[in-house]
Amino acid sequence: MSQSAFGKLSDLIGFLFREGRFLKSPIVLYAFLASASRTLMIYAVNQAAAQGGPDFPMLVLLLFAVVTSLVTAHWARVTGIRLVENVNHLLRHRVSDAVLNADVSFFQSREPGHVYNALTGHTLMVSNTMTRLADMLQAVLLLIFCFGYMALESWPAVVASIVSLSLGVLAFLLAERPARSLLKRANTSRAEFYDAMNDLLRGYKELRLRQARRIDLATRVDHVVDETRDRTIAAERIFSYSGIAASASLAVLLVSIVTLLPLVTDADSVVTLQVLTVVLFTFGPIEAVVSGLPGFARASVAYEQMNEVLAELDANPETEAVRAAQDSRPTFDKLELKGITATLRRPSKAHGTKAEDSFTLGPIDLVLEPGQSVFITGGNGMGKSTFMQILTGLRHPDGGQILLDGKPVTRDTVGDYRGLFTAVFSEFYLFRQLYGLTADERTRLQQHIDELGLSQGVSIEGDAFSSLSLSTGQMRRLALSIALAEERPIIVLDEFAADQDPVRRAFFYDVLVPRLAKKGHLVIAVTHDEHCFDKCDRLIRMEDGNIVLDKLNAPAPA
Ligand SMILES: Nc1ncnc2c1ncn2[C@@H]1O[C@H](COP(=O)(O)OP(=O)(O)OP(=O)(O)O)[C@@H](O)[C@H]1O
Repeated sequence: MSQSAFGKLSDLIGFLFREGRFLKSPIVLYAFLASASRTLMIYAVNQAAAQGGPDFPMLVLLLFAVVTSLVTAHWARVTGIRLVENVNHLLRHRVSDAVLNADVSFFQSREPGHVYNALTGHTLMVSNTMTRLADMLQAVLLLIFCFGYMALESWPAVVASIVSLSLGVLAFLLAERPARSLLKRANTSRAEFYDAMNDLLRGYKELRLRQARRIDLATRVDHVVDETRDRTIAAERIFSYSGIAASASLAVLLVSIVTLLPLVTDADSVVTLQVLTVVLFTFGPIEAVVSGLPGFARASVAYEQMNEVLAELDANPETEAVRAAQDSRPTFDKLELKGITATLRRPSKAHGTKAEDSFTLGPIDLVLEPGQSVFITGGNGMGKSTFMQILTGLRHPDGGQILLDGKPVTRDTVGDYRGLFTAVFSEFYLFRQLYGLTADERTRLQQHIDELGLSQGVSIEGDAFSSLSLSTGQMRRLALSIALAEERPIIVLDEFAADQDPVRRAFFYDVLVPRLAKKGHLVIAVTHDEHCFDKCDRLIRMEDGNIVLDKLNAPAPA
């Protein structure tokens, strides 16, 4: 096995010792007691056999050894389950925290399959290794005790057993590298399967309207499922070969003890029988060690790939200060964007090249103040959403500065800065649970639900909405109700009116937006409704990532 593969196994073991707190758990003591009592059992059986039947003390010793072995094995198992669940708990928290604190660019550039895989398969695989580790420890301790006892009977038998065990381990080491590579590829296929499942679940309508699309996706699912199965089987087959080699070496050991031991040593039939008994008892632990090794290899692949996902999630994570930001509602007098630029990159359309397509926003200079309604317009792909992401502090600009009342917004202060905003994005998400809403906000939410004509379809029941079975326009109005209930100083609405009927649209432009601005909110709305461009205080037009028009409208007559 290469040094790096060794390193990977020890990374996993190190993690289980450090963070799984394996060595601090009573499982180590239980494993020790279980192995010691088993060895005692072998000794008592052997002594009884040599005496032609157990005498009373030997019978007591045997009983004691059997009971201790069973009880400690049970305790070890129960403690092992607790350790597994603790590691599972730790890893699931770690991955979900990393998702919660990842930079938004992660979500815009990656499919979610590998994150689901890390959260489910990888964490389970790694945590299950805790019991494997306990079994392995028990097996190794038992081997040490048995070898010690065997050494009292016959040294050559010990040497032969160690050689046999080493051959088993060597067979595993030879199998590890190719099997590991197959396991990695099987995991990649599994992540692709999750992505395909995502398509199945989210694209259910489109799939039903076009048979060819449905067949294509079904073929893709078949393909990744087949690949996962075949690669896993291929990896397991390699491990199985190594297991067979290990078993063969054990069989050779047995035969040699029966045939060679009496020849190379002066062992009589009683010693041979006793050594044979010990060897038979050690058969189990040796097999446990050898057959347990592939489990470690599988888990270390999962651990390695889970860490890759974590590293991706942790690239540019939100800072501690941002995570600790309070949900206050700061006020502001002036919001200034100075020379803001951002470049988006994606792989080029030209196949076979490593070139990238890029889109550059800005430089943008803008001053915004409370109590204004600002409409942003511009053709598709002109940079409005990118601009909104930067304005709301979701995306960090590559150049320039945002100044809030003259103070630059930094990576550390952006958490508080975000507290200025509430938004309904064009691709918004509605949580069924009312996460984070205070009692006052819930009261206001109910008022807005009534005002926006939603009370027929939805109500607040406890901590959640009664249902989210609403039309698209209603869903967007429900998202708006939440935004309004939050009463933040800046309200961002991305193409809000696009899916509203004429009555709601008129209410939005003629009543809601002016009312919010009058109350002192800064309302920023992306819109394509040209006939309503005179209904705002300020109209901004974007083209190719730049502001090409910034016009103040004459105030509406009182
Ligand atoms: N990762 C990326 N790499 C390069 N260009 C990108 C990337 N993501 C988006 N773009 C491009 O950036 C441009 C701006 O996108 P943006 O979503 O900001 O436009 P928009 O004005 O909001 O469009 P729409 O009105 O259609 O919502 C688009 O031309 C888009 O194709």
